[in-house]
Amino acid sequence: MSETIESLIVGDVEAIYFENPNNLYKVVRINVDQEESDLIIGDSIVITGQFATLHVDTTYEFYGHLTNHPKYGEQFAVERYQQVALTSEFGLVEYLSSNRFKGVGTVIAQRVVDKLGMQAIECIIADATALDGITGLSKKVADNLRRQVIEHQGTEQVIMKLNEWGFGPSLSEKIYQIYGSGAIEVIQENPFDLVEQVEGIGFNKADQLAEKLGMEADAQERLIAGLFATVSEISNSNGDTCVEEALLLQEAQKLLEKSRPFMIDEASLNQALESALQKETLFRIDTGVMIPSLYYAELGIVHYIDQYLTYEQIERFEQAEIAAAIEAVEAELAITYDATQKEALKTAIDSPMSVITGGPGTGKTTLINGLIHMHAILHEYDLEEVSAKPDKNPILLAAPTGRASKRMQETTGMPATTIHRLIGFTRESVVEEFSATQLEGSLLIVDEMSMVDTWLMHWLLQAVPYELQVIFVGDRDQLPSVGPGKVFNDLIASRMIPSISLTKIYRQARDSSIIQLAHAVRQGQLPGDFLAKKHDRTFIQATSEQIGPAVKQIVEHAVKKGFDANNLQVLAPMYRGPAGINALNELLQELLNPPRTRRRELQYFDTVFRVGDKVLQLVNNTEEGVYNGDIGRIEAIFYKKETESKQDELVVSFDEKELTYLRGDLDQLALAYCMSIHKSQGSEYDLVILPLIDLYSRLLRKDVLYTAITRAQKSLILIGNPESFHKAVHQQQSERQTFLGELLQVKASERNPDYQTAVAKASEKPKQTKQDKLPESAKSPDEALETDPKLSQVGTGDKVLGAVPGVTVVAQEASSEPSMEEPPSDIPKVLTPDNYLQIDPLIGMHDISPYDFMVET
Ligand SMILES: Nc1ncnc2c1ncn2[C@@H]1O[C@H](COP(=O)(O)OP(=O)(O)OP(=O)(O)O)[C@@H](O)[C@H]1O
Repeated sequence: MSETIESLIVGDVEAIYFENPNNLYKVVRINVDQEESDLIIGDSIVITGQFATLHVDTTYEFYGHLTNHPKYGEQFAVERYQQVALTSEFGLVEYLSSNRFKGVGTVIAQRVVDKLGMQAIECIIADATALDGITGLSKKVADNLRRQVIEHQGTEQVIMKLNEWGFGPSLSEKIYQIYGSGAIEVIQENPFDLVEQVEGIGFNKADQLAEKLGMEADAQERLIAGLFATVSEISNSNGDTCVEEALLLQEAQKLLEKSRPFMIDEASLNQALESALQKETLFRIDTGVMIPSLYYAELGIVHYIDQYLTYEQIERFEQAEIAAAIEAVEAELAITYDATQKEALKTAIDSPMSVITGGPGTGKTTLINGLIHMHAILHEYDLEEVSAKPDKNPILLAAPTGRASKRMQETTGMPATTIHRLIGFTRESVVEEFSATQLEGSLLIVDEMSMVDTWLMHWLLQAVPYELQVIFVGDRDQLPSVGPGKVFNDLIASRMIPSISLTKIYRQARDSSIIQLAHAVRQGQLPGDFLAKKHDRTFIQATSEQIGPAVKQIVEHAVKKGFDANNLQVLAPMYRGPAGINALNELLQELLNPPRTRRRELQYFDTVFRVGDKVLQLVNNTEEGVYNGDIGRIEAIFYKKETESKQDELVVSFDEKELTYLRGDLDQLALAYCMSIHKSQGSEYDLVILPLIDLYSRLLRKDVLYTAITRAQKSLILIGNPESFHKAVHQQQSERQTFLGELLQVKASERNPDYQTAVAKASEKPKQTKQDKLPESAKSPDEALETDPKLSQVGTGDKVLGAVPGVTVVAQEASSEPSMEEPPSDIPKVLTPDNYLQIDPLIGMHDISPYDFMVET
């Protein structure tokens, strides 16, 4: 790529033609000072670019290059700019008497310059009394003049300085919004403040600036910043909320020495850590170190639960009333709950705060529905009536993602929303300052709790009033939240509140071998019939090179059979590689939405977005009601020459709403023909196609595989090497390091002195009988409690143990299939490189179950 040489144009601003309110983009006409400029151009020219504030009749130096706009002709694209200093007395008087400063005419302006000289502007900014004693200048006008001079000069100077330091227009604007006119002083004093305060500025960038500003490589501020950046990075990438001190010191040293070639000695780094702890830039509990936001969030979670349990005011009902409500719901919903489900309903309805956890098909949705109806009966609500008044509905349903909340809405027939929206968190909300909106209602059910991270849980609990009953529902075996922490698991393990653990599969095995598979995987096994063709799942053996073509063929066939893009989903664990998300997306885009003559497209880094593409929203946009994980379709593309924003625009439809993305927002979107298993959490699809190969190694894990399998509602096609799947079920993610579990346990035992005895008693292994045989995999006291029916009775509803909130369990374990020892006889044959699959031509148009694939030999 040839570099364009930067040129200088000096000129006065004549008129601002266009300003984009969303960014700093402006189209401006200037009168050119030909003598001072590098280029030979006419008397005036249109310039474009991002400018903080430009004032008409003010002279600036603009650096950039000439461009030729197809419609508007020659323009000058500005990369950086600065105001020309006021060098003459005449210019200074003109500036001060211009109409940007109200109440100051030429005479007063002249008196100001007479008194303060050519340094008038600097004096006014630096000294609040500089304008005192000027005849004809009232105190009010003087104060006003000073405020406006600071504002005008401040913004300009700050933005220009930031430009000079190498920050582009959008980062400069962000920095200015955070620090205001004091930005330069704060940054000069400690450039690393940017790492903590400004999203998008990492340690290395701040360190480059620090070096430029003369900060030594072993300066305390630098070492503290390195430590902070390391804890923050580990928390965000590994999900640990606290980082072992030894690991922190080792990683921070690496970061600091990589950024500048300077050996950091251990003693200085230790000293910096102590100083960071003293300043509360970091916090330490035991040998773990935490960033403040996670430290306060974990403490906050414990505090809010403790306070809530102490002061809760939920309405209580007699056991007989509860039993009658269960009966009424059974009649209403035409269902007969079994003993365990009844016990679960009773426990949840009788507890201010409780947890329901279970794998697929274990009845979570059934219980949520039952609880909503029971709550309505006991509180004498008419569900139809309350649902019709969204703002006054006392039954609040929420989930962490848009897709999950939509699904909750579908399965309950009641309004449901995302947790973010429920508590009033919007895109404009500043994380550090956010305070959740107090909720109003009598019941809150939160689904897909495994996806809730530490910060979100903290905010959610902040919003819960004492009269609101809360039920957390989820599958503890799914992938942990994308953000740090393992809140759901910590909450369950602590026994701070009652947990109802469901293990019996209510869906019949003959209906779903996918569910059988999921439960086997959860237990670290592959069923004996893993490779066999089932009515709802198929395994296709393929090498990594064969995966792309195999996926292509399956999708092609599925589409022909009437699957629409939203019911079919290819999932993969990672982005790179021949069978990674990026490669599969490219291949599937080519298949499902190939380039056509008049079909518009837009290149954004490595991705081509084309009209008709299936796309995935990557961040929450609460105002527009579009959330991380939502799937949309590109409806239109407008090129920058056609738009008012002068940026390329892309219109995406999500269900019934349409959203316009400027080019600058396109990092919020990705192609969604194939998506990551992590992104698919909270969503379900009729058909899931899951390729898995050894190359995925780090992500070849039990929780990843389990989450992918449980996304499939009706059909599942697994592709790859059986060995990869075998490896995956045996590979566990190392547990995330948090303090929340410990803090909750301490609080739980404080709340009830008999806690330890009760836990120990509950964990004792009772004598086994044939019927209540513990499954092989249930080894820990936690799991024993969850899987053993005798223990479950002991734990239920606080009644026997008193101290330990109940754990209700179902006797029948999930999978009784033998584990995979020898491959069964009906393994599909290995695909040949040239001709992979021939799909059974007898598959019915809408019959998705016999998804059988035959290999042509
Ligand atoms: N007591 C019952 N009697 C009859 N059918 C039941 C009973 N309990 C649950 N079911 C049925 O079992 C199936 C699985 O239940 P449900 O959908 O509630 O489980 P889930 O845990 O929400 O599963 P998933 O996570 O896969 O959505 C459903 O078809 C449900 O109707």
